[in-house]
Formats: sequence, C-alpha cells, structure tokens
Amino acid sequence: MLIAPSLLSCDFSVFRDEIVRIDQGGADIMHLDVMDGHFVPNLTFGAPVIKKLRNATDKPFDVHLMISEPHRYINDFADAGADIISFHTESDSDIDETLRLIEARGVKPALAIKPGTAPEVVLPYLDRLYMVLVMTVEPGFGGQSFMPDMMDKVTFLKKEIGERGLSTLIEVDGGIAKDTIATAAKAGVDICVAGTAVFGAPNAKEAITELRALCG
Ligand SMILES: O=C(CO)[C@@H](O)[C@H](O)COP(=O)(O)O
Repeated sequence: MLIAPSLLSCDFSVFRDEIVRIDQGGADIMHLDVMDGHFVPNLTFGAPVIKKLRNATDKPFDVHLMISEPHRYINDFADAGADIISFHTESDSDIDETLRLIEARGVKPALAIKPGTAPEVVLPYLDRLYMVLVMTVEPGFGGQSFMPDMMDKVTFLKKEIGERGLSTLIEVDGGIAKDTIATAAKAGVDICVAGTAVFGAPNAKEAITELRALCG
C-alpha cells in the first residue's frame, strides 16, 4: 500500500516545511488537492503554488483537480511539475481530449469519480489510465467519514483491470484512518490518500508507519 498524505490538511503557513516533514516521515506520494470554488464548494491553490513547492521533495506530485474545465489548465500543472494529474469524469471537460492533453505532456493520467458516479464511466478509458481515483467522501473538504460502500467500485475496477491485463492503480481518497485503511487494503486499493489521519496526528511519521502496517 502506498500512502499519499493530502496536503489539504497541512499547515499552509509552512507549506514547504510540511512537504519536507511528510517526505522524511515516509510518505510515498504527495497528494495536492486543487479546488476552484465552483466544481467543489472550497478553494485551495493552483499551479503557481505547486511550481514553487516542486523542489521541496523528489517524491511524486499527485495533483487532484477538483475544478471545472480542467482541460484549460493541464499545461499549467504539467509545467508546475505534476507527475500524476487526475480530473473528474463529472467535470465539464471532454474526457478523451483532456486525457490526450495530459498524455501529450508525458504526465500520468488519472480519472476521478465522486461517490455518486458509477465506475463503468471510466471503462472506455481504462487502458490509458495510470490510476483511477475513487472518492470515498464527497470532494471538497477533509475530515469527513469514509464511505465503505465505495469498496464495491474498487472490487469492480480491480476485476476489470485484471481481466484486461492492465497495471492501472486504484487510489481512494477521504476518511482514510486507522479504523478504515484495512477495509481499503482488503478491497485491493493500491494508494490511500490520508489528510487528517496524518496531519492531525501528533507525529506524522508514526501515523504513516502505522497506517501502512494496518494494511497487513
Ligand atoms: O480530496 C479530498 C477532499 O476533497 C481529500 O484529499 C481530503 O483532503 C482527505 O482528507 P481526510 O478525509 O483524509 O481528512
């Protein structure tokens, strides 16, 4: 299991230091939530901020776009140093064209689905995807409760990935904590995003180590 702390829950007044802290704490991937106050009812940061932070770590930057019209910003996030870009199937973007823009920049493409979205929507694109991001809360805010019924989507997608002989990864995001991560691991999740469970803990390194250990 790869652990991707969500920087949404970090102390933004020391954003760079927080990245260094979780890097040294054993984080596998840096999960960066971009919100526009339109696709989701919250605002965070954009490509210029990510670009300034890129040299804080060598770990991959996993940029989760919770924005409308993501196709307009793919080049900006690629220029900023994103390694993975995920965008939502529910956004007002041409999925095929937006994937093409990501592929053209040599960035790993991912599709994200909200809790109310059926996993079948990603099937036409699965062969092109580095990852599918299955939201286990409604996107927009940290600190919500994990939705265990989303694991049916993980099972469905893992089966399809296996049958097609693909290596597409499954990431889950929202409510991942000590009492929920084993459920995700059992369902076959490859990457767990965790915000509150890492940044809300007294010691981020211990929290990351413990989360990983709970996956068996
Ligand atoms: O993208 C989101 C929320 O939209 C997530 O990345 C959350 O930030 C996860 O936070 P926790 O549920 O782990 O606190």
